[in-house]
Amino acid sequence: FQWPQTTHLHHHHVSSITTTPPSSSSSRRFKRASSNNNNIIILHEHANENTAAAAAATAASSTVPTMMIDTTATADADADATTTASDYEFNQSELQSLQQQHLDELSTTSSSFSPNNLISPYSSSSSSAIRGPTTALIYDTTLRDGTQMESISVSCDDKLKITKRLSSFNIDYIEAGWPGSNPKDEEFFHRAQVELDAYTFSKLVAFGSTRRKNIAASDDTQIQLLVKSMAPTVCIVGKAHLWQVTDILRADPTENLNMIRDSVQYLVSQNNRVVMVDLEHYFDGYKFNAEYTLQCCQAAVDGGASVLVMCDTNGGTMPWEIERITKETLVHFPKTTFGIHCHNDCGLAVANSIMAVQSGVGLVQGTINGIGERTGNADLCSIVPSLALHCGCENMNCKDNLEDITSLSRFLDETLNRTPDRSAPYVGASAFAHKGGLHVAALERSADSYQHINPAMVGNQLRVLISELSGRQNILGKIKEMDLDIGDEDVVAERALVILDRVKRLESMGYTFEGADASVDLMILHSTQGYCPPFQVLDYTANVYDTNVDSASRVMSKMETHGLDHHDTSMPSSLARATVKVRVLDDHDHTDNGFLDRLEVSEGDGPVDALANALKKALEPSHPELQNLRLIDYKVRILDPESATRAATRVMIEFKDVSTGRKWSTVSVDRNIISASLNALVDGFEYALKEVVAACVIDFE
Ligand SMILES: CC(=O)SCCNC(=O)CCNC(=O)[C@H](O)C(C)(C)COP(=O)(O)OP(=O)(O)OC[C@H]1O[C@@H](n2cnc3c(N)ncnc32)[C@H](O)[C@@H]1OP(=O)(O)O
Ligand SMILES: CC(C)C(=O)C(=O)O
Repeated sequence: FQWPQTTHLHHHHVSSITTTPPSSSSSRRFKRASSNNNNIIILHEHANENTAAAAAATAASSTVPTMMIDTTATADADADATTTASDYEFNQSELQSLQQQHLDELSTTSSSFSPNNLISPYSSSSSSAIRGPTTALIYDTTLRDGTQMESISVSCDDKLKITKRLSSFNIDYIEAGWPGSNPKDEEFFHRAQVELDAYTFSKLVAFGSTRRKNIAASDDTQIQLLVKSMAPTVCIVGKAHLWQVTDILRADPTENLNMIRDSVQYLVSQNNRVVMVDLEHYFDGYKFNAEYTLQCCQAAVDGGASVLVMCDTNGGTMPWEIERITKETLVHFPKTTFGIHCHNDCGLAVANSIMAVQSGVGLVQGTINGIGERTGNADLCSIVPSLALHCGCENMNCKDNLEDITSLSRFLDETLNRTPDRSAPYVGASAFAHKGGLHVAALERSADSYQHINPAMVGNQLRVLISELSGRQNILGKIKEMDLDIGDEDVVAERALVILDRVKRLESMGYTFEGADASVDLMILHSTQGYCPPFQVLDYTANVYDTNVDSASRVMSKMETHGLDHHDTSMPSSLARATVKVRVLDDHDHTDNGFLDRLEVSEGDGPVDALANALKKALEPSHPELQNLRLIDYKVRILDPESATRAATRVMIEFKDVSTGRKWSTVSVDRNIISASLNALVDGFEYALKEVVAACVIDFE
């Protein structure tokens, strides 16, 4: 292939970057000179005085801060077609140290990185660059890069639903899919024109790639589908790493520059679309060959791109490299808005994105809950609050909706059928959950002592967990939260100590209370004067009748004979029957104490199911609100497996009131799994009726 002898790049500050053909010798050395325009010129070490003077003259008319003018002989200009990126290896460390030196000089003589000098995105001038750190546009790619995560797939209907939700949060750009990839994404952009009309805050973005090599942009099917999508903004991925171009794309480096420039130019020409370019492998590419990577930027700018997005595609860039490369890049393109797109392969995607904004980037790409290819993309649920609350990023359109971010995060998980990550920063259920006694005691004195922000700012809440690591303040906090009238301060303090002691002893027996909020509340209620439970189980039985005692293989052959699978409810199973006798508080009872006894029998798929059914049947006539009660999770853990069939069992049950959506959990431990289950069931039913007890005057105890 023919490496261009000279490439002239015409845009803003970059007036000329001169390159020469790669020589077959692998490494080159450079020396530094300077022109009368204060630019730094990097010359090949064999440059003679004439070439240096000529270079200085070129540089004098240029405002490019650093120019590489390589004056080696051009004898090998007709380099053979097998030349690859490795033949084009500059002495990178030397080049980088010269560039760094120049940047250091710049920062002492100019205030170009001072926030006061940054151009506001809210300015009406379209030629202004948007610059962090006080300003950031937020670009969501949940529906494109997010769906590249293993096990995630979103229907077209859900894509529309999620887009509306993101728009109500005031996300600036929503990249909703790749129309050239599949019919679903094509359908999305078709339906979006009609169905998303009312949701105009966000700009919808269609994603694609630069044209294929060696064809015209107008002939490229992918590009045509982007045009057809009618999306007002399109974002195309282009390669910005010389080695990726030569060895992976297997394209001529110049052709790659043309692919970027032509594709942008063509898309801009179609209804004056806003075109952004995702520069793939930007940071790795810059480290490999900065000059070529900057040429890719220039090609995008020449084509008319509005935003150039620097991508840490492989996720291996360190924060200080993000800072250096971003600052160096921005020096060359003072009038261009840059964006950042980070992956989380080193767990640094959020830090790297924030570092890029601190270094001047004005647009951040990320996803809700950090979903995305491999280990995910940068999590907007961390980036947005961090920028707003810790980085002084005042100009961010979604900033006023921060209180909605926890709900947005849960909405996405719910829609994608994912279990929310409890320990997610800002939005996770545990983000402001305090367990250690010392912390809870300190929080009592000041909410700021162990929290970086007020959880309400992001729509989350402080939670105090009760466990064996609690101190008395954990219990006092719970009592306060329950707003109970237990007595004067001394009585409350004394009760708290008793409860704390019980918690610690029960946890040493295998209970765990931090996931069983209802059992803790009941423990506190039970120590309240005048409290009486709304019912009491007087006795119960649970029986299993089974005439199908079979080995696994015979069970299987029976199922095959009957043509059943394990989802089939008619699969042969044992029959379980339970009786429950309760004494229950009943408004209609006119006996002296307001309680009546009821005995019920029920069947179920197993003994615990039968018991739950019988208990509900016995209580419902007196408390019809229990119709809304559902058991939504039942967990069993064997605590001492070495005790085999005598092992102690911990049962945890989660309940839900379907009329209010409220959920609660209970716990019990016993060597008899049926007893443990019944106790956890009783706690759960009692908790459901806890409001009823206010009317009760009799204490069973
Ligand atoms: C870093 C990122 O996340 S980029 C986004 C990645 N996301 C996806 O790939 C999801 C959607 N992708 C798809 O649906 C499909 O891969 C398609 C429709 C885009 C392409 O499918 P196919 O035509 O079957 O090609 P395939 O998937 O094998 O892609 C490789 C081709 O794309 C070319 N290509 C890769 N990147 C680019 C680019 N930036 N510009 C132009 N062409 C490119 C490759 O050179 C190769 O073409 P070649 O075989 O002629 O050399
Ligand atoms: C296409 C770009 C944005 C990308 O996903 C990446 O480089 O990681």
